[in-house]
Amino acid sequence: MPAAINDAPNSDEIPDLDPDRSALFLDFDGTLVDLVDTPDGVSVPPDLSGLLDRLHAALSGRLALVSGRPIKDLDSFLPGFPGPVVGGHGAEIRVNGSTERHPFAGSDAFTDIRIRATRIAEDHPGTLLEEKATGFGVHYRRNPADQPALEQALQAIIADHDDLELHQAKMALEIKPASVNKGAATRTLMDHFSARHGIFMGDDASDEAGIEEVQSNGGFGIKIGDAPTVARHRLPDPVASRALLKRWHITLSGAETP
Ligand SMILES: O=P(O)(O)OC[C@H]1O[C@H](O[C@H]2O[C@H](CO)[C@@H](O)[C@H](O)[C@H]2O)[C@H](O)[C@@H](O)[C@@H]1O
Repeated sequence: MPAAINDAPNSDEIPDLDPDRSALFLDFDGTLVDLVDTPDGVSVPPDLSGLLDRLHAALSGRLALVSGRPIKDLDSFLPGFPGPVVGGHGAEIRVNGSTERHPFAGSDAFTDIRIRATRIAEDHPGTLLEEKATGFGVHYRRNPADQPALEQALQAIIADHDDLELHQAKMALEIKPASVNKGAATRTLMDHFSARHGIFMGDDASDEAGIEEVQSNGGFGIKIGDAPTVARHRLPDPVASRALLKRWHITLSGAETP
């Protein structure tokens, strides 16, 4: 778990990318865009898609999104993103237009959990059930006092399923396949890219596995926000993340503006 907290105050201390060997892995919520009250309420800056497209080209394609969201959400927020996309914390991976999905998607267990999680959410006013392709999120940002009761009820419904786990996200409890995580997904994509220098940017506990993966192979992680982390670098918020992406694009491309 967390080895050290890095207090790097701004992006000037973060190294530039290497155009020939860096591979960049980006979380979405809390890293590229601000957290808001509901999953559907996210606001995507109008210049973000274009910036990611240009960075993708400047890195010869070695840029991926690695999110807890389903891939279809990422497609709607960042339409046309050209690189690989990981959804469901690693339970879905799309590379070159071909998607692999954990078998929990569409299974009898998935249907069972949906029915029981729906009842639990209905029993706790102010909570919101988010159905994803490979899991569920129960959001309690509008009713944080119910977290302990929700956790107990959700633990009970996954207890019958060996390959499921309950993940504590930001103001949400998520049911996901236990065998997937962002570290394994990042390793898969590092192999796909034939890259040896990975950079992972993320804000949440599930991003730590991706950060550990790149740092164990000579790269570095950047934690967004002030939570404990193993990352070597830190930025305060998504505004600073996007500023760093712009700086990287300028240095990679030689352009004067991003
Ligand atoms: O891995 P990420 O891309 O960071 O996705 C993590 C989860 O993000 C979303 O939930 C979070 O953001 C919501 C919108 O700002 C916020 O309302 C919620 O409290 C946060 O937990 C998303 O809804 C989940 O599916 C993702 O797993």
